[in-house]
Amino acid sequence: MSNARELALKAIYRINEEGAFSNLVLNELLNKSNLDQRDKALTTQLVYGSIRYRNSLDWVINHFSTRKVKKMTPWVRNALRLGVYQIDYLDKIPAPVAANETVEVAKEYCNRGAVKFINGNLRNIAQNIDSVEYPDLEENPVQHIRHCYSYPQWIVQRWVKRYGREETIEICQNLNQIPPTVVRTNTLKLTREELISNLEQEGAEAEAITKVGEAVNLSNYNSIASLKSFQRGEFFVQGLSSMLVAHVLEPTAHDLVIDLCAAPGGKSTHFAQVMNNQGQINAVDLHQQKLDLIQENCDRLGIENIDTYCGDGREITFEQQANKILVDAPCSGLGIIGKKPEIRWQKKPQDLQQLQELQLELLTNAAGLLQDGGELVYSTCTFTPEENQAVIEKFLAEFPQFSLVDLETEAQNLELTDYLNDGMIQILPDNKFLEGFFIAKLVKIS
Ligand SMILES: C[S@@+](CC[C@H](N)C(=O)[O-])C[C@H]1O[C@@H](n2cnc3c(N)ncnc32)[C@H](O)[C@@H]1O
Repeated sequence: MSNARELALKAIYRINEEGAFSNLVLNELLNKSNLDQRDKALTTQLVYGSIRYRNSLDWVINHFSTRKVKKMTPWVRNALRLGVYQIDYLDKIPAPVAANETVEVAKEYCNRGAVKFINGNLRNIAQNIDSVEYPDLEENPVQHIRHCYSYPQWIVQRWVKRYGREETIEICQNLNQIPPTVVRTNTLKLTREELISNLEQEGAEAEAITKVGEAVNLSNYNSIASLKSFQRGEFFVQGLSSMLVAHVLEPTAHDLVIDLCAAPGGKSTHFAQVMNNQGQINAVDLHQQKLDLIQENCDRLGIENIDTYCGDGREITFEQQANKILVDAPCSGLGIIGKKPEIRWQKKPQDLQQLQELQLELLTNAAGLLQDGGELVYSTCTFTPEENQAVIEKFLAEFPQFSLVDLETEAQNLELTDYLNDGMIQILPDNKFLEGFFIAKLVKIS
């Protein structure tokens, strides 16, 4: 039977070596395991921590090891990362215990020579970790930030150029925090105060987040799915920045809305709430299994005004034009690295150009699906200018019948004026609830 460290090692291996997604791998492995809640929590912490701090862990390993991380076999380097993460970041686990337990797990996956190598290195690191030196911030800010805060070089270079040293460090630190669980009250069923009271009765802690009227910070729970209030469809797990989109599109009970990249339905189901389960929402996504998730969410939340369509948002057509459209485009996701730490290792600079092309193609199709006078909201969970402001600029240059709506009033109402630039909202990840996010609104002139 697998223990927490063995499951963690398997997950880290799949994420680092096979490009798997942390949340999916963890769900799969934990659901199949017999671990109790405490060990499940430890596995989760080991996986997210080892992925989040991979660069810093490799820096430490390379300092002590005669063979560099890149030259090690995959099981060896990932076992070392798992061990060093515990030694360096988890005060509650004594370093010799971390080393011993990791070596025991490595025996399942590595030959005797490799186990000896891991053992020797972990013991050396456990004793001498304080001697590790990092590149100097003044002399080499990019290398310093990259290794101390654990990000790839290309991302740090871009951020330092755009935001400067201090702000880059702040962004890196904010995205390294364990993100809070933010949930959206299902206002079709109850008020936020009622939800908070129900969650507290179940033993969880719940606190209203003032910026958005339906947002709740949820903590001290075992698993979301086991909460009765979740099963009754009283809330939906959704990041705070993502909730802002419905407050910018402001759909009403009379609207026909198209959500062109809809799964798993966070924003579509939010629209349905704001529309009081009336009007019509056409929710499109490329993948049928993801559309099934939207349907599941609708069933749980009691939502009846969403129809799902499997298709390519770049070419799908509808008989009737909509008066409101959302393009919540696939993007690099750098704004949600806090929740999905592997994004920083999986995305490459060359992805940005391809993503921009896809984003523009989605907007181009949306332009034809919208009525004259209708409104189009474009959003992403990233803060690269190529995927945000540049997409809007290029779109407006090609479609003169559209103009940008200044989001000043919305930014004021949502206390986001610091993030308003040229009428568009570009949120940088903060140290509380906000993830990196971009929102722009366009109107089709009749
Ligand atoms: C950022 S996510 C959408 C999140 C969703 N709006 C929500 O709030 O839950 C982007 C989605 O776009 C979908 N997608 C990617 N390419 C697409 C395309 N060409 N047409 C339609 N959907 C696409 C992905 O499957 C993914 O579910």
